[in-house]
Amino acid sequence: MLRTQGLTWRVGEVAIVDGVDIALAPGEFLGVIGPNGAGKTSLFNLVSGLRKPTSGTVWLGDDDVTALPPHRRARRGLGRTFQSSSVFSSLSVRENVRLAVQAHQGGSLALWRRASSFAAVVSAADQALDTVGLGGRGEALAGTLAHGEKRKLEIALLLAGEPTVLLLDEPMAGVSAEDVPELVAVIRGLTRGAETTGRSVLMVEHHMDVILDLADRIAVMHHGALLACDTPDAVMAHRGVQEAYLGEGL
Ligand SMILES: Nc1ncnc2c1ncn2[C@@H]1O[C@H](COP(=O)(O)OP(=O)(O)OP(=O)(O)O)[C@@H](O)[C@H]1O
Repeated sequence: MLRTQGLTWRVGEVAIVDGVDIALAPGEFLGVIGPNGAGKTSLFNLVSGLRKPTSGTVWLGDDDVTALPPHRRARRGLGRTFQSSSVFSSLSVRENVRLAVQAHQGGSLALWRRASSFAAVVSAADQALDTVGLGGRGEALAGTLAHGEKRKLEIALLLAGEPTVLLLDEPMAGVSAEDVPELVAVIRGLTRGAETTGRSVLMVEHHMDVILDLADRIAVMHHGALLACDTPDAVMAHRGVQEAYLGEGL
């Protein structure tokens, strides 16, 4: 579904991402962990197309997408969570998602002239809001949402693009401890019914308990390279992983 082969990004002499091979199967949830500065965000930037690798390849299905910019990868089903800055804080939650659906479905204003198209946009937006548990918050101004709700809105905006591979970069960042379980449940729901949706998730997250709870497999990065990529149990028992985290705690 998504595969990287020898993915490398150098800045000067330093390999920030160093020959990373990962493969994500349909419906799979792959967590990415690693100590601070290990190269996780840089790997995401290469996969989403925000940065061009020095060498190596990114495959989406059978297609080599290494040369494609982010929006063209998105059109092929690779979606990354929007940063909060792309949320219109003075618009309602529902309007934000409708705009994202409209952008995905064609963007042309002519779309709005046809009542059936309008209904389709509204319905897709409402479905995305329901999926992330914001169905009852559609009328709230996006700028007034709490952190946990903002993260949910970012996921709804991502879903508006109908991705098959979802890249989630630290979705728990800034979320208060009591809101974490609800957000975890929303994220778990993203691959539910993956046999029909085919959705897969690649997620960077610092909260180890969250990763252990959600991931089918965990990729561990260290100094830009892949140290291990295995089931949560195997990764926790991996001596190299324990050593990489010495002083930080797993
Ligand atoms: N544009 C850049 N130019 C030079 N060095 C960079 C650049 N971007 C990142 N780095 C360096 O690459 C290393 C990896 O950074 P990256 O943000 O990918 O790590 P990370 O694993 O996501 O870290 P964290 O867990 O702290 O978010 C760091 O040492 C960082 O300083």
